[in-house]
Order: sequence, then structure tokens, then C-alpha cells
Amino acid sequence: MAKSTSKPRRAPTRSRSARPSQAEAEEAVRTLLRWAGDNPAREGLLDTPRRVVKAYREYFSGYDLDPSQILKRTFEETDGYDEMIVLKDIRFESHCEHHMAPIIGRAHIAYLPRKRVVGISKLARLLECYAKRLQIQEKMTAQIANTLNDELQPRGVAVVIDASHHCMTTRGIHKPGSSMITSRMLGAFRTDASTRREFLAFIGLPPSSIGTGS
Ligand SMILES: Nc1nc2c(ncn2[C@@H]2O[C@H](COP(=O)(O)OP(=O)(O)OP(=O)(O)O)[C@@H](O)[C@H]2O)c(=O)[nH]1
Ligand SMILES: [Zn+2]
Repeated sequence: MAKSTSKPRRAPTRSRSARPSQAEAEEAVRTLLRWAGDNPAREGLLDTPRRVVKAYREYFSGYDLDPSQILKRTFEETDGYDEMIVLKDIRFESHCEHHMAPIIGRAHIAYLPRKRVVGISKLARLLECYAKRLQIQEKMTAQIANTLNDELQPRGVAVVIDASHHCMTTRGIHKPGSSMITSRMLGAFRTDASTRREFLAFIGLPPSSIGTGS
């Protein structure tokens, strides 16, 4: 195979200074409006670029958050609590990186603490931090589990996400009602079937619905 002489591709930068300005982002929206066949100068569309950019700032606010920082504050006075901790049915909205279309669903996050626990809202914040980025569901599921595992070093982590992809429901193949389920099991959730079953029971899934294949 011929050796490639092309320059290595630079990793995408996340630094704020490298971002286009607000004016440039609004101009890009005007271009899309013209491309769609409309007139960005008509009264109803005059404020649309500003609104779209404001909405995008919200949809993609996760790039400005540091996921590990979210889990930095932990509590050790738990009287030795070492049972499963589950936050279930956490609603979220994300956007797929292929079409920038909404992904809307629910996440269930669990861990088996080792000595310390984290404030429960931080699990939802961790989810938000990754959801408010361009995503594929598999990656988001793994990112949440891996960050929890790295930061808390618990005995196990489980993440299940069940979500509807608007790129599949409102365009393309048009399958409204379909949803995608992903899971990532680490530590005891991966190696111990009874731990996994207990978690699945907590989130209302049948015991054999999610295996680990290992
Ligand atoms: N695995 C996975 N696929 C996703 C996710 N979000 C969107 N997709 C899929 O990404 C794929 C992109 O496929 P392409 O063939 O490049 O794009 P496309 O022509 O718009 O595909 P269609 O959606 O089939 O019309 C589609 O099959 C989407 O359903 C996700 O979170 N995980
Ligand atoms: Zn998509």
C-alpha cells in the first residue's frame, strides 16, 4: 500500500478562541436560510439567525464543561454504605453528530461505591455535560460510564440509555416510535450477573435484557 504523504489531520480544537464569532455564526444561518429557498431579509426571519445561534449555544453548552470537575466533590461519611446507587429515568436531549438532529431519551446511571459517594445531582450533570454536545449514543453511554469509573474508582458502573433519534423518526427512514438502547457495564456490573440483574430490576428491565457478552 502506498505510504500517504498527506499531513496528519489536526485533532478538532475545542478552545473558545478558535470559535467563529457570533456574527460569523449568524451569517452561516443566513446562508442556510437562503439555501432553503427563503429570504433572510424578510421581517419574520430578521431575528432568526440570532435566535438559532442562541439555541445552538444551549444545545452545545457541554463543550464548555469539564466532566471530571463535576465529580470532584465527594462525600465519605456514609457509615460504610456500599450498596448500589441508581439514578433512573433521567430525561435528556442531545443531537446526533451525523445530522445535528435531536436525540431524546432517558438515561439510567448506577454505581457501586468504594468508600466515597458523589452528590446525586452530579450524575445528571455528568449526563448533561455529554448530552449537550454532538453525539452518537454509543459514545455518550461509554463516556458517562468511563468518567464515573475514572473519577470515583467505584466497584462498578452501569449506564443504560434508551433514546429516540429524530434523524430516524422525522426524516430519512421515518420510523416514529423506534428507540435505541445502549448499555455500558463496568466492574461488578460486567462480571457479576446478579449485580447486573439487580440493576436491571431497579430500572424496570427484564433480567436477561442486557448481557455483557463476557
Ligand atoms: N450507531 C448510531 N448511529 C446513529 C446515531 N445517530 C444517528 N445514527 C445513524 O448514522 C447513520 C449515518 O448514515 P449515513 O448513510 O452516512 O447518512 P444518511 O444518508 O443520512 O442515512 P439515513 O439516516 O439512512 O438516511 C444513519 O444510519 C443514522 O441512523 C447513533 O447515535 N448511533
Ligand atoms: Zn442522525
